[in-house]
Amino acid sequence: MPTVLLRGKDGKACLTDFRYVIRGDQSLEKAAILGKGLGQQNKRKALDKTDSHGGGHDGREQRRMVSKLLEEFDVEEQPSTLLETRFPNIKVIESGVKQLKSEEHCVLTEDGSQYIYKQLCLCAGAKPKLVCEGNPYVVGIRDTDSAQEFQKQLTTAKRIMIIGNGGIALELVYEIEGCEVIWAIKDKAIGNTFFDAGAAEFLTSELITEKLEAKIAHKRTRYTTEGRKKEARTTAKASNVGSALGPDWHEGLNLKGTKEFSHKIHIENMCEIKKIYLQEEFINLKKESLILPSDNKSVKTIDKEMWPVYVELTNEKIYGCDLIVSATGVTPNVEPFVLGNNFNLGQDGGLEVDDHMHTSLPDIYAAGDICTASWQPSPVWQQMRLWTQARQMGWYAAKCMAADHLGEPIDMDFSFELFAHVTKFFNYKVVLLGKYNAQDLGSDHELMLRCTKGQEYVKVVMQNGRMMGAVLIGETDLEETFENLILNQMDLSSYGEDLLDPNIDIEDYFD
Ligand SMILES: Cc1cc2nc3c(=O)[nH]c(=O)nc-3n(C[C@H](O)[C@H](O)[C@H](O)COP(=O)(O)OP(=O)(O)OC[C@H]3O[C@@H](n4cnc5c(N)ncnc54)[C@H](O)[C@@H]3O)c2cc1C
Ligand SMILES: NC(=O)C1=CN([C@@H]2O[C@H](COP(=O)(O)OP(=O)(O)OC[C@H]3O[C@@H](n4cnc5c(N)ncnc54)[C@H](OP(=O)(O)O)[C@@H]3O)[C@@H](O)[C@H]2O)C=CC1
Repeated sequence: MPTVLLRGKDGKACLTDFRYVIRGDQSLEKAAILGKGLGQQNKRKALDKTDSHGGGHDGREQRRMVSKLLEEFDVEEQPSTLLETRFPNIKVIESGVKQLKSEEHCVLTEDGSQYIYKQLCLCAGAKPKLVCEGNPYVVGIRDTDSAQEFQKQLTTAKRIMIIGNGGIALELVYEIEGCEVIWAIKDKAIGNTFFDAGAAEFLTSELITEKLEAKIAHKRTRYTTEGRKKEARTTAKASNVGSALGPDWHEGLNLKGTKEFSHKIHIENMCEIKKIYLQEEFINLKKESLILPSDNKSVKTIDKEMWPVYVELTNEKIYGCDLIVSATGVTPNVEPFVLGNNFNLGQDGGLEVDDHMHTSLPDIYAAGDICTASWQPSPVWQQMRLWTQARQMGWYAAKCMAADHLGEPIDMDFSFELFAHVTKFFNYKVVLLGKYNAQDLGSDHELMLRCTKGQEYVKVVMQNGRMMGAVLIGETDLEETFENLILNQMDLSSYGEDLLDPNIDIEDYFD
């Protein structure tokens, strides 16, 4: 069993408390990049870890270093014509790809054109993996269109159900106002893709404290999504998906239901969707005195109000609601490319790429959400389908394509040495480093925690005296030091609990 050490900020032990641009290398004029995710987002604030080379940046970005590897910056969407003007070797074709003929080195687009490539990089992202796909009451959020459709439906909703326990769900429960939210999760605690139960508890208290009420005052700069909406419509007909949204996607969307209250969230944990009934089906069901055909058990309905749709959960509760949001992860968008092409696919359905971002087919590379990293990773890196990694992969894939074209060797990019992600949940800065949830470490690890309710939550994951990962919630100022400690794998055994002692200036300690 892992050892857990808990401390408050006062030192006492306690229990409570990311655009890529392929720069002007003429040797790449025949390299095609399919998909225009990262480079085409509207102005939005991105919280991201970047490489030290700063590729693809221009003067329009305003950067703020969070640590040596983590930085925060604004990205401004520009029309593709501007891109072509600034980088004359780039030609943007605004048409979806409907077929890839890898043996002929050829792609066919929806407008009936075909293009011969020397090298190809597939960056078509992913699409939401929906529960009960096809049900008109189940929505997923991926791009501007789907986010705006959701906003529209929310304006007439009194109660919605959110399924899933990852990034989208976490952001939605915090952002939605004036609408009752039933949040159904498979796990015991919220945010399983990002947190452990301790961090979840730290954040859950925010769901019920006055901090939520005051959050509007803390909201970051708003931006509009009009430009992005247009872009999504004109470029992505092949798959009917636009670029995935990124940090602050909900800014500029009025996520408000019909009710006057701010937040009303009810969490149903340890359950999944068993069945969805349309109103008529449900009425018929009621006539059969609440005996469900599936298991012949009586089930409890939660209220007497009539709803357009009813969800039966595996814990036998049935909730009526106006809408079901399936925030249940993504599946790589490989369809138009795999048909007739013998790609190796990863377990998650992505295009397998090696340590040169090369797929299993000649001259085809892939980057971002569409791919599955299939190299032997660093002990403190794992793939997650994040903006951060999509950008790093895009940058590195371009370098690999150029190196391969020139017959030059290339080392693995530094960004893949350490997993690092910075984001915001419940208005707290959240930094995730390395094996932040002790992923793949087995039971032979130790956790050290420092938590001060409402202020900070610090967790480090130790193995054999070395720091393997960390979760930093709040303004901890520990990210840079911990980044270094994880990267250099220094033996920290002799420091013991002092590592999290708030009375010790750890930055000075390891200088
Ligand atoms: C709501 C939401 C919030 C998010 N928030 C964050 C966050 O805060 N931080 C973070 O790090 N990550 C976040 N992510 C994840 C992040 O957005 C993705 O990991 C990232 O955008 C993936 O980049 P990509 O370039 O691989 O794919 P995408 O951004 O999805 O771009 C793929 C592009 O390919 C195009 N395309 C698809 N099929 C075809 C085709 N057949 N022909 C031509 N073009 C095609 C699409 O139109 C799209 O433009 C969020 C995702 C969502 C949905
Ligand atoms: N701030 C950020 O960094 C944000 C990042 N994102 C990224 O955008 C992408 C899409 O986000 P999201 O959809 O939230 O995906 P995530 O992968 O973050 O989370 C999906 C969640 O749904 C659960 N799930 C999967 N299938 C089912 C099911 N059938 N029933 C109930 N629960 C299920 C998963 O559980 P399990 O893990 O057990 O399978 C997991 O909790 C992700 O790549 C995410 O990382 C999105 C928003 C914000």
